[in-house]
Amino acid sequence: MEIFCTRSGCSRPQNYFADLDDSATLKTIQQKYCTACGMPLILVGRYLPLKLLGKGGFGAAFLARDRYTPGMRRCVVKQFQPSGTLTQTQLQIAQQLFEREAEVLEELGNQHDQIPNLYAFFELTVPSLQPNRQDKFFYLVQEYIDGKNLEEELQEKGKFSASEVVALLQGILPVLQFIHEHGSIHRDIKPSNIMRHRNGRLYLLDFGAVKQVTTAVSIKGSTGIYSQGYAPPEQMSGGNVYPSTDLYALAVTAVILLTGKEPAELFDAYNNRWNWRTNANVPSAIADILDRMLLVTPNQRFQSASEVLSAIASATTPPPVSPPPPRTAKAVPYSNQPLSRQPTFSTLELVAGAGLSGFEGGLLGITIYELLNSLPITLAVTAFILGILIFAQTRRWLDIKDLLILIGVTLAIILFLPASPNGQTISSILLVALVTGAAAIAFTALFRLIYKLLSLIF
Ligand SMILES: Nc1ncnc2c1ncn2[C@@H]1O[C@H](COP(=O)(O)OP(=O)(O)OP(=O)(O)O)[C@@H](O)[C@H]1O
Repeated sequence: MEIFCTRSGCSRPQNYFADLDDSATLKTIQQKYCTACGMPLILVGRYLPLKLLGKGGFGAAFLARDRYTPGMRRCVVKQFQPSGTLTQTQLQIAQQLFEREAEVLEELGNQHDQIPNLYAFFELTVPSLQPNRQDKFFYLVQEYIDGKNLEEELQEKGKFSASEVVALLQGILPVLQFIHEHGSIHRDIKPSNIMRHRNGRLYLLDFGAVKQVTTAVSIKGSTGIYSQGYAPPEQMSGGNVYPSTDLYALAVTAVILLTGKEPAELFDAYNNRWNWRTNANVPSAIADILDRMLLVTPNQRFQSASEVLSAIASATTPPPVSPPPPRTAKAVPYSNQPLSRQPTFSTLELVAGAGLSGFEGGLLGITIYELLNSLPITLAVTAFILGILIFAQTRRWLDIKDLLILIGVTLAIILFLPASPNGQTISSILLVALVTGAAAIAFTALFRLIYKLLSLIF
């Protein structure tokens, strides 16, 4: 098994121990020492640093394993390694900040699932590389986030889209809101301090620069307490910091991810403002929100993370679709035709109705004429009965079946009548009835045609 030496000046930090490949030995062994510098490698007898993750402002971060957990849990060991150029006072303050990170992680990490948990915080005193001296090291062990930070994502996949950045803001702003509500300001928001776990969850890292809103300590410059380009003017000048200080840095992070450029390339120092819009394709409502977060004067920015979240929600919610008008007869124009209660008839029904009515009219006419022997009375009575028949059909009181019954009844009457005084035979009666029926069909068809032509014209 390979163990990484955490002494910053070690000439050969990688150490290989074959006996540690055996899990029983790994669990029981007391300690192992760096073959190059003699540094104890198993930190507090428990944590085994495996590789260097990176070096930051105050120290280095190592991927490690916790041998006191059944699955040899992975964790991150951060070691306090301030630069050698710090004055004694700066060194003291830097150390306080490292301790502060541990406190914040302990307080906030265990309460929020987007902040790594704190597992341990301890110091080690070991023999120095220089004779007769001791070196003091501070360690902080925290939850390992298995993923990539956004700086790495930017390098690998290039610029972020507007929707990816909106998702990032929506993922990180609630964490900022939480931190601010707990009286702290992160003060070091930047792409490398935001990690995306393999499962997609975003984490906020590196609470070394966190400052309580009420304290007036101001540290700047060589301690690397802020990241150049991401920190707003009030932080750069060592003044008080506010929730909007973090919002500014988050907006810088957003425009860096959107444009793939460095902060110095996007900040227009002559006009003292950010000039990034031409380098990214972002809906203006979202760009306006970022620009407001990027204002130089803190009180002109959004004052809280939740304010930004609400602004994003309004900018990304599509306008409400107006509800359909109430379904009144007036508002539902299914047809241009005026609403009618009249039943509609198919052409077949019309033709059959007309033909049978005409046929019935002919039979009636003959029957009445045979009975009364008066043409005017026959015409009047027949027209009257026919009118009733036609009206009854338009109302659907009578249908084709009823007409056939009527015709049968009329024919029966004719057959039972005494011999025709006018000498009509049954065949001539039927012939007349057929002619009147055909005439009725022709008349109806003509009427329909005229009606259609008139509707087309008007
Ligand atoms: N909890 C963690 N899980 C996984 N990786 C981490 C974790 N904390 C830090 N890292 C990674 O370790 C590396 C070093 O982190 P560190 O915080 O020490 O420095 P930095 O963020 O790169 O620099 P600075 O301290 O200047 O902000 C970074 O690549 C970071 O992504």
